[in-house]
Amino acid sequence: MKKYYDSASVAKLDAGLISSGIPSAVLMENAGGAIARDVLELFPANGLPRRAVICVGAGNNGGDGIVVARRLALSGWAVTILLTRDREALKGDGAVFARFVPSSVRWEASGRLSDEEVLRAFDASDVVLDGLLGTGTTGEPRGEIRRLIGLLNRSAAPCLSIDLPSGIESGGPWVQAAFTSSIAAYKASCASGSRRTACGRVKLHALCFGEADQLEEPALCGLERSDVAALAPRCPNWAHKGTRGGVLIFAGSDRYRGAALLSARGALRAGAGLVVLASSSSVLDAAAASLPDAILERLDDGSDAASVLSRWKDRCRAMIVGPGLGRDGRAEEVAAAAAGFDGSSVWDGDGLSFLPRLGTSSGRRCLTPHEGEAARLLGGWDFESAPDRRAEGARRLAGLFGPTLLKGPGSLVAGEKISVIEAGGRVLAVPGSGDVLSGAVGAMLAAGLDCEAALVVAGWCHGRAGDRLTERLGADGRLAQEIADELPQCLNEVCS
Ligand SMILES: NC(=O)C1=CN([C@@H]2O[C@H](COP(=O)(O)OP(=O)(O)OC[C@H]3O[C@@H](n4cnc5c(N)ncnc54)[C@H](O)[C@@H]3O)[C@@H](O)[C@H]2O)[C@@H](O)CC1
Ligand SMILES: Nc1ncnc2c1ncn2[C@@H]1O[C@H](COP(=O)(O)OP(=O)(O)O)[C@@H](O)[C@H]1O
Ligand SMILES: [K+]
Repeated sequence: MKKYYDSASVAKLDAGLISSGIPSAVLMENAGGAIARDVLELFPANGLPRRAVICVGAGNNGGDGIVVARRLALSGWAVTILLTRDREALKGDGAVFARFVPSSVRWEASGRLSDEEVLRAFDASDVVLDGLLGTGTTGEPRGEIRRLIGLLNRSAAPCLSIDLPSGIESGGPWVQAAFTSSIAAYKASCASGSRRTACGRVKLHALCFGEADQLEEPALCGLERSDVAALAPRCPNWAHKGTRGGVLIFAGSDRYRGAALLSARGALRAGAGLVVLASSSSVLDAAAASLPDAILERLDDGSDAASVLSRWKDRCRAMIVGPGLGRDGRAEEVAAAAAGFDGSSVWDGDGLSFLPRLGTSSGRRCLTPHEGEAARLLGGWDFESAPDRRAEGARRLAGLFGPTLLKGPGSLVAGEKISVIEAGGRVLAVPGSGDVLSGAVGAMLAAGLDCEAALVVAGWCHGRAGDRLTERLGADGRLAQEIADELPQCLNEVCS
């Protein structure tokens, strides 16, 4: 379990360490030393001259930057410290460490430089360090700090953020970093959504010695392979298809044919023992050739849904409602009939739009919205305005409709607990990827998992499928069906 903490807890930890007798300058030297080692490792000199600009704000985050400046300069780097205030205005430990910076380091006040001059300095660097704002951020970035965040994001030079990308603790703007060297704890603001991708590659460093033990409850927990393995279904060797469990899928329409096929493929690849796909004739025509493993049921009319349901409800433990279903009268009738199913169900895509009208479910129900769908279900929701908005939105949806997997980078699963799916990346951002996920959730429900566990296991395997594809074939241009076809290996990693 990877633990994410909010800034207040980390600031409290810092304060606790200092009051127990560890001088704050020691903490800053440790933090700056670890970050400097990251820079030296990421950008080995190999006999080349190396250059860094270090942006330094008014707080201790900037103080860490001053320590890094000294260490890089002593390692032969050409370093410029770009201050958002005059050097005389430096306070605290940062002011102390400023006295020990070698004379080779150039000091500049950013306010005296034009945008073009700052950009030129950034672009001439191997790396720009972001020591503008840390855990002491209050409100949206202001003044020089706001300007430098904008310029950092325009520069072609890679950015390494000290502790966290500046501005990320606020409603923005925030730095888009290539690397983040996180101090003492992973920050909850970096766990999920667009803020997660703004951190780039994150490395965690202890401040002194095992201080993380002194942190209180994490704000969020990240699911790693062993956490998922503890929940994953085990399929005995004597299993028959009935043991694996059946999935009934209401999906697809004349306009959206692929969604139903991808959902069914996801369910089959995630180990369902029986897949019944109920869809419009045009989808079934395509399915007959490409999905020989599924049973096909005609769903041209909304009234077909009730008869399909009564035919298959005893053999299907789980149901998927929504991928590509449309939102017309036919889809509404299907959703109304599906609401009477007393097994487990996952609602996705178009199916989600009917949930507010359906009332409480007779069975166990979960949902897999992306932010757009989630915002509609919540009657409008801004996911960006504060770091905890995604978690709060996911919790609310879980309270209103059932356990929820809120999609996006660092997908969140909210049920009894709230957790972050650590696996996955932009390779998953392809059409039909969510349909595959719905199929995998259906298969996990069919295998007998409860809703929250099914979302966790399917969500992790879907993300892991993306990671495996990225490692082997790259992160762009993959197809949703490839994600589905990678699922068996991912399940193997957690089920064996
Ligand atoms: N002893 C400690 O507390 C340690 C802190 N460390 C570093 O110090 C950071 C926290 O330091 P601070 O508490 O000084 O906080 P910051 O470094 O985030 O700076 C806060 C200061 O920035 C200004 N500011 C805040 N919000 C702003 C906004 N929206 N726009 C413009 N200016 C703003 C204010 O002057 C405020 O005093 C951590 O993130 C970490 O990098 C590390 O050096 C380890 C030890
Ligand atoms: N940048 C990203 N990083 C990680 N995962 C992503 C990213 N973009 C999308 N995803 C994942 O890809 C899937 C997309 O689902 P969705 O938006 O429903 O697509 P579709 O409707 O085409 O099936 C989700 O599982 C989501 O979490
Ligand atoms: K920072």
